[in-house]
Amino acid sequence: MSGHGQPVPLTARPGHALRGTAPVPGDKSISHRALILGALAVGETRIRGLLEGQDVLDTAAAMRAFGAQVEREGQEWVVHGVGTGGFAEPADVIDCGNSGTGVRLIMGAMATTPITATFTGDASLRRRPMGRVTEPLSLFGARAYGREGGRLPMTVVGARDPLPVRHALTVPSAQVKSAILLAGLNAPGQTVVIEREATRDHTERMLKGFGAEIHIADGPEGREIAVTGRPELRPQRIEVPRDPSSAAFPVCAGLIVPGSEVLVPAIGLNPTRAGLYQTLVEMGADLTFENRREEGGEPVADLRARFSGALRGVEVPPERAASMIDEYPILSVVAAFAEGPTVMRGVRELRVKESDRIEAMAQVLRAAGVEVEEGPDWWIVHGRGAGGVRGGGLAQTRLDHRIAMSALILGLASREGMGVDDAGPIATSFPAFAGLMTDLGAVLEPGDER
Ligand SMILES: O=C(O)C1=C[C@@H](OP(=O)(O)O)[C@@H](O)[C@H](O)C1
Ligand SMILES: C=C(OP(=O)(O)O)C(=O)O
Repeated sequence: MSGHGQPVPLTARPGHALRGTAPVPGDKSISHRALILGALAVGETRIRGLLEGQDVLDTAAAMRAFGAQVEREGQEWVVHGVGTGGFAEPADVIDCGNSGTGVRLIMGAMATTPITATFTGDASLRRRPMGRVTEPLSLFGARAYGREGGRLPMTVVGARDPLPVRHALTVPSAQVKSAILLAGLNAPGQTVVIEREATRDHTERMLKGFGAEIHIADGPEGREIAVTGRPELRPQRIEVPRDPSSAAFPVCAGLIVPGSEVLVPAIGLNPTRAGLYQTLVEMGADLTFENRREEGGEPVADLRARFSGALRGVEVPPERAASMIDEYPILSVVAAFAEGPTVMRGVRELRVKESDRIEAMAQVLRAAGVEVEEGPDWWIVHGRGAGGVRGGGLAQTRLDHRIAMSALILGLASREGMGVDDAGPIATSFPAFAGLMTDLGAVLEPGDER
């Protein structure tokens, strides 16, 4: 929903060790895809562990608007799909709230069906670029009419006689890749997407599960993903693993709050998502991966994070960026508590997320007494070592859940704490965040007066 209520100020108080188990919610990326592919299958898809964050609830509402039935039945979500090409024309504007994934994947899913839909979102989503999806979707024959710079609100007119497409991504984006693959489902013949850098592959994995013909091979320009159009997707039972991007917050808090030991069970560790954890190990984190196993086709482990008083700054390889793109804000917080600089390059994409995440975190870190340098696609955090971060200040969360959670974790580990002007956006991806952190022993108080 684009309506954003009253701001919810919240303050993190320092000086309390975090101990216990933190069961984080279901994976946001997989949850969106389960609803969308469920809506495109014929028959009943059942989903367990769906993230009930606002981003995903907005996608559920959108799938209803396109004609699918989506309901919660006890612990499961049940989707009655309409089949590829079976989307009905929505009677009203589709409001994707704060969710880039929601709007971009849904645009792809409807772009090769002869219907028209108008999309909007909150003030953050209305600032984000949509040309990156509507340009490749125009190759199928779809047309898009939006505001200056390819911004929402935007009307997409689906192609009447779609053509299959072969397209090399110009940005490393799983959202763009997925939009093209979903559009390809209703184009005759083979649609091919080529990616130079591997981005999260949940769409490919789930398409296979639903019975689509999908081939992945390394070609001269990169990874080639080919999907054959007009399959009859078979409904599935889906278990959504817990979200590694949400797990990052209690794990990183455990590493930097003195005296902590936090267990975060059953976290999805798909290699296209696990870059943060590799980076933390390189920084010298006391992080262990227990009970490694497979659940629902995804690698999973229990993560144990213990306070690590001697973290070292590192240079994060740019080719790792896609596998941890949403984790740079919280990594920058850990970097502040490490010795020496942490260098992050090849991260231009951070500037077009829910906020400009380099600028947003630079402001938070500087307010807390941490030196940050930045350029168009890089930034460097000069770590102050354990106990070296003053904290203080009031973070502007800019409608960005990850900035809000990162600033609060910084506050818990700092000397003076940290307030955020609005913790409301956290509900887009991790509604239970404050409760779960409080259960570990964190002190989070309403209000921002310090
Ligand atoms: O496909 C997805 O589910 C996502 C892809 C990433 O965005 P980009 O594709 O824009 O990199 C990521 O930032 C987002 O949180 C989820
Ligand atoms: C970038 C994110 O989400 P989205 O693009 O779906 O809004 C995120 O969750 O960090």
